[in-house]
Amino acid sequence: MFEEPEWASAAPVAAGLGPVISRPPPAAALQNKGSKCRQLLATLRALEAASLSQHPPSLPSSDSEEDEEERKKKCPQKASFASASVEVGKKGKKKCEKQGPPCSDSEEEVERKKKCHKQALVGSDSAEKEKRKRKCQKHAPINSAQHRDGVDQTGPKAWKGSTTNDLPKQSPGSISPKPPRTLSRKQWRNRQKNKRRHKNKFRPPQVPGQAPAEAPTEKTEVPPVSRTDSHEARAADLRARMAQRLDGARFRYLNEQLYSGPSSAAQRLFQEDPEAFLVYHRGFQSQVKKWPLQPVDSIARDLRQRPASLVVADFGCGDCRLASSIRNPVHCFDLASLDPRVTVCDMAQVPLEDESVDVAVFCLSLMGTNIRDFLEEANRVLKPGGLLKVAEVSSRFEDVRTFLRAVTKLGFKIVSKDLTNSHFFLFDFQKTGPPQVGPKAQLSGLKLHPCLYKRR
Ligand SMILES: C[S@@+](CC[C@H](N)C(=O)[O-])C[C@H]1O[C@@H](n2cnc3c(N)ncnc32)[C@H](O)[C@@H]1O
Repeated sequence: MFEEPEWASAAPVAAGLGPVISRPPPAAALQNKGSKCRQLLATLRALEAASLSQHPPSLPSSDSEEDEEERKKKCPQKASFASASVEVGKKGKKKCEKQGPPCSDSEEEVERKKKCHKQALVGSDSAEKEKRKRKCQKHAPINSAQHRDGVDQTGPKAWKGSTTNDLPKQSPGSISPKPPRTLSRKQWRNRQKNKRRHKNKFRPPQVPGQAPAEAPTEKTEVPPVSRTDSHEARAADLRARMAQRLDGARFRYLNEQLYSGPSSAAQRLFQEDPEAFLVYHRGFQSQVKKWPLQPVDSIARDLRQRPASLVVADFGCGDCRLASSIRNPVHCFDLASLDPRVTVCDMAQVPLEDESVDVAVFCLSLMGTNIRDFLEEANRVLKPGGLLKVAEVSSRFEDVRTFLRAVTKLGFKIVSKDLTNSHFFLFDFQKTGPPQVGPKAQLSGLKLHPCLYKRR
């Protein structure tokens, strides 16, 4: 008997065909056998068509049906599940056809056809399932197990192969837990893009302004003129730096000579090498300009608050900065001349009359080992009650009090002292009279440390 109600309810909705209409078995069924058979065949064809429409999209390099056929021949088990399902449907149909003529009049035949139809339905069902599975795979992240399987899905070849022959080899009898993954054209392109991005991510970072490592020609195409220029500039820079270093060394040497010997030796030094005086003063200026306050400026400020009529004698005047800073008449003395106002001499013997000046200044100039000679000469030229101003580098003093006591013995009294500055001390003395000690008396307090500049 027909099992049409069940059949009808199980009948799939074939694409574009609509549900297969079932009819109750009429009494003259046998008469309608021919038409029934045709109907059955039509349904089967519709199912077939539906299954075929679910076939995976053809691959870029395997568009032809011949290829597909060849692949199937080579590896029939590895064909996609959808096509396998179609095959099942086809085989079922063929089996049906083999088992009996399509329009056989017997009930057995009808039963057989029904069975065949069911088989075909099973085939198309599995195709539907496969389609859903594939959709899920598309959205799910790539399974790492797939990589471990060694399925190379990175190139167009692999992409092609992944649906056909290049599936991971399985041991005989083993069943693959998952169907082979098929990459669409878009998926494959995305994967390539990601690979390129990953590669670039691990490239060494580019230094801004530097030519990329892949383009060494850009580096070599530097115009020769600019290269020469830069070479010359570098050479000039090097020469300047070397000259600067040499000057520094010479300054330190001269400075040491001035502190470590008598003034007569220093005088000889500069007479023999006038350029050495320039070197010394360049070095001195570069050092003293780093100080927060230059002592000569401090002395000048003080003198500006006194009558401009006071005659000043600047012992060891250097570049005459003091004379330039005050309105007073200034006698400038030094071992060499940097300015026309300078009288070149050893300050132990200045060409001035006794008691001829109001103010005697020693600004950082108590150099040499004969400081006593300088102070006695100042006492000589100073008027009675005249002002002696001394500024010296603070580090030169072992003991300020012994220094002050020694100066006092040379005919002065201390008026003021300023030890507040970080770099130098300032003292003001007033002439009290001629020196109180004989020339052979020892004044150890006048021994000051040399002021030596460190190499920087
Ligand atoms: C460190 S500089 C100071 C220059 C200036 N007083 C200033 O503060 O800018 C010392 C100066 O004293 C001079 N000098 C040192 N011993 C001298 C001496 N025996 N006779 C004359 N000048 C001397 C040096 O030649 C040098 O110019």
